[in-house]
Amino acid sequence: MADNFVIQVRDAGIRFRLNRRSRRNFKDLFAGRKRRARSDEFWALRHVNFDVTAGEAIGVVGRNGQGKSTLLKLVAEVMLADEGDVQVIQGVAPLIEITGGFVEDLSVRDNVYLTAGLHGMTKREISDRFDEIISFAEIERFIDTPYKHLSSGMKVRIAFAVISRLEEPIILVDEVLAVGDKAFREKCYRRIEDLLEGGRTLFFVSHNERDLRRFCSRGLYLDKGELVLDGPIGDVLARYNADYGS
Ligand SMILES: Nc1ncnc2c1ncn2[C@@H]1O[C@H](COP(=O)(O)OP(=O)(O)OP(=O)(O)O)[C@@H](O)[C@H]1O
Repeated sequence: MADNFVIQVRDAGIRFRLNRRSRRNFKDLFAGRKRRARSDEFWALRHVNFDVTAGEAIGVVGRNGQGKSTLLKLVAEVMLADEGDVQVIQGVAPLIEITGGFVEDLSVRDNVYLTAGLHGMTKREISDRFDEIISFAEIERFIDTPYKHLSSGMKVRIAFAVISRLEEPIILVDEVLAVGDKAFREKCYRRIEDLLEGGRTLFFVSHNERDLRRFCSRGLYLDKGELVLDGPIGDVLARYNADYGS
């Protein structure tokens, strides 16, 4: 194991029920891990092991529904593992799912202050960056509009603008950028490159092979909830293509 790891995942598993997130009751707790799984439960991820060192850029690949977003949620610690252990040593800026944690009824302005504040920025620091965030997102006219009234592309713009201005050392980017138009996507990609040059750690979920090769040196290939290959991104894409064609 590397000494300077920033993320360490050991035998991690997460289990869902088909209709809702699995919740353990008291009986389950006392029964420990040996309890029998309910018939409507399944493991979205199981026996996942990997370490990440600072500054790595990791692409997560796999077919739909194989656990990629769930893996990012474990790293973001918005979900806790049902078995195994996930340690995240540094702060995480997650751009996962469309909202990036934004509150629908609050204005764009309030959401910027709320999200950046939750990630440890002071009001003063946020005010200093506010104009730059809004201008990056190109949504000057909508500062006082409730977030829920923005188009899906505009929601992604402002979420990316805020998340990418946080100081957190680990950045998670899920499929969300696919919603943005081509010009904005390219702007985001250039910012991701700047962040990587500055030594940040990146997790990038994408179905676009070119984007994965552009940013990532390492790949994690998930299939049926298992990490089937962890290696150089070229090897991981070759294996994925061999398994499922492209
Ligand atoms: N909160 C949840 N409750 C129940 N099941 C869930 C929940 N979140 C995800 N799942 C299920 O877990 C599995 C893995 O989902 P996940 O979103 O991680 O897949 P993915 O690899 O990111 O897929 P995609 O490429 O389609 O985005 C799927 O079967 C999904 O239906």
